[in-house]
Amino acid sequence: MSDLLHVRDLHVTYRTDEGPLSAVRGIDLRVGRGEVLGIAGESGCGKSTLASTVLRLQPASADVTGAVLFDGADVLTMRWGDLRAVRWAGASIVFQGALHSLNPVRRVGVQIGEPIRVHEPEVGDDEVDARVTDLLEQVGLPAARAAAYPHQLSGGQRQRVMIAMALACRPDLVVADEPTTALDVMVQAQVLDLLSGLVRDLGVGMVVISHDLSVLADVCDRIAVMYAGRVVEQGPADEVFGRALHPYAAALSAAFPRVGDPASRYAPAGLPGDPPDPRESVAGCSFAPRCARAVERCRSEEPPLEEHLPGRTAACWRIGEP
Ligand SMILES: Nc1ncnc2c1ncn2[C@@H]1O[C@H](COP(=O)(O)OP(=O)(O)OP(=O)(O)O)[C@@H](O)[C@H]1O
Repeated sequence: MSDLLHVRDLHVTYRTDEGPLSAVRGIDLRVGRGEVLGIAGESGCGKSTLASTVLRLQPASADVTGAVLFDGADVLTMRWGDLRAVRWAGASIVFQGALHSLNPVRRVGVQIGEPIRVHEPEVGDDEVDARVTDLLEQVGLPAARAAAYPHQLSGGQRQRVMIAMALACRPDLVVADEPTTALDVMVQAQVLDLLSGLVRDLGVGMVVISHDLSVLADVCDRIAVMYAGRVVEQGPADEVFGRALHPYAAALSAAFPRVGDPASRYAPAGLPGDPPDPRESVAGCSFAPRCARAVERCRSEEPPLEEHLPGRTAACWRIGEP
């Protein structure tokens, strides 16, 4: 059986006034039905670029090569009519900042029903209402909340409404880009638990993107850690989080948010320096300048992403070396 989503050797380069900016540099990923894949990495490593390109929502200034196979069909080259069908019935996306994208003057029930009205015009009003009630129930909100306006809901409840909207057209794949960043840690965990539970129950696939590996570790089956536009480690969530192979993934594992210091969530603890400028090409491993374990080879040759343990890949020359 083919994967639900198969991203193959994806490269995304933005054309900018200061020259080409390489945001995604050769990514391979697979997501099956009922599977939750987490994508972690610091701000600027290319997570959002990857998420938007998967649904071909990247800006016109982006040059893309590679393939994004959705049920075997390439999203990047398919006709617009097919793409439209994939975007709603096939895949849906919960964007970063989605909390603010609800219309403040419309009742949330109407907003949840909107994708159904637009994309399934044959569905009658009563059935739309019934589906909205079911969706609210699935995301743990009482049916009566359909009549509420967004400002009458808490942040966590609004995020549940966004999830209900994302599920409204019964997608096969949900892409959630930092779906919970604006919420406090407890509510984040609840919302992500809900999302991943629904994914498993409904047998759909999900890609969740976050800079916070600890948030992902609880809800994902597998995690891919990105650094400077590449995946540097991928494997089962608990193993990547607890026993990372790649030094960057290990630093990200050790980082956890310090209460009252939002900046601490973006910078892995104890990791000096910054990621490389994506406009400049780096010889060797792009993490080498920040890596305590780097040796001469790391600065001259880029390590490939290779399997080091069953089901676990990492891109580092030093794995297994003393
Ligand atoms: N439209 C654009 N035009 C030019 N450069 C862009 C554009 N969008 C993103 N970039 C650049 O591409 C790189 C990757 O950005 P991206 O937003 O994908 O990273 P990210 O990991 O999602 O970061 P964050 O967590 O801050 O959203 C960054 O250097 C960013 O400045």
